[in-house]
Amino acid sequence: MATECKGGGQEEVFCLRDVLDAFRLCLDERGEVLLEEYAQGWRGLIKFMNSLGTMFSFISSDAVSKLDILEAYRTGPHADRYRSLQTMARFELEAGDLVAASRRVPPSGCRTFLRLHRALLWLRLFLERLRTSGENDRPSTMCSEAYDRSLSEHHPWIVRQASSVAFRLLPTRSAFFEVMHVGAEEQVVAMLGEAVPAIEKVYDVSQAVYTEHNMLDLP
Ligand SMILES: CCCCCCCC/C=C\CCCCCCCC(=O)N[C@@H](COP(=O)(O)O)[C@H](O)/C=C/CCCCCCCCCCCCC
Repeated sequence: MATECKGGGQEEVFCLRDVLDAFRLCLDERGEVLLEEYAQGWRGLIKFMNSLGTMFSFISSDAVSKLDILEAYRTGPHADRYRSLQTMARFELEAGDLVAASRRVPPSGCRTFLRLHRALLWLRLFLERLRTSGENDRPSTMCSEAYDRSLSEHHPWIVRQASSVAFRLLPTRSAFFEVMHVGAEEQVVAMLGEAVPAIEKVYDVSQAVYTEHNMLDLP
């Protein structure tokens, strides 16, 4: 499917195809979750959120700060151990008390990735709902329902309140589809049909790593 990823003025705009490619590429042939591609997927999504307006900046700045932490590890002195989620988990677990390392500044990579991983569940639920939505369904409702089933249990009251205000500011479904720059509605739905399983795979593999190493509750 051909997808135009340039705006009218040929400026770089959000492109769901790029996000999809990044999440596909982030699982290598051995089932490892590659951190560089994973971060690229998130940065693409953040570009989309920024295009919705400044009222979402408290969300994107939190996501960016987490991506920057992971990037610093990925390009730092132990770069070879921060190639994938699996190598990072092995390295940080070998290094000692991961709970203590998660409370330090900057926090551990595993703790940082976990916050994005939880947000990936929200994204997976939201995109699946968006894919099957009808003309009169509202992104604000879909977004908020996905949030209630995923991230909300990990957030304090104040963040839940701020998020619910932000969700109410989301545009209508048709405006939302337009900002996605994928094309006609059928193309959006088709691309979501590819994106959701790709994101699900990454989520499931990551969840298995966190479960195996008992890291789902890192502080
Ligand atoms: C086809 C594209 C459509 C979908 C586009 C979605 C774009 C989403 C882009 C980015 C999502 C942001 C991811 C947010 C990560 C949040 C991580 C987190 O949980 N952080 C909290 C905990 O961190 P620590 O304190 O433990 O370090 C932190 O407290 C959170 C602060 C900010 C609020 C996070 C609210 C998350 C709501 C996610 C929904 C985004 C709605 C965007 C709608 C398009």
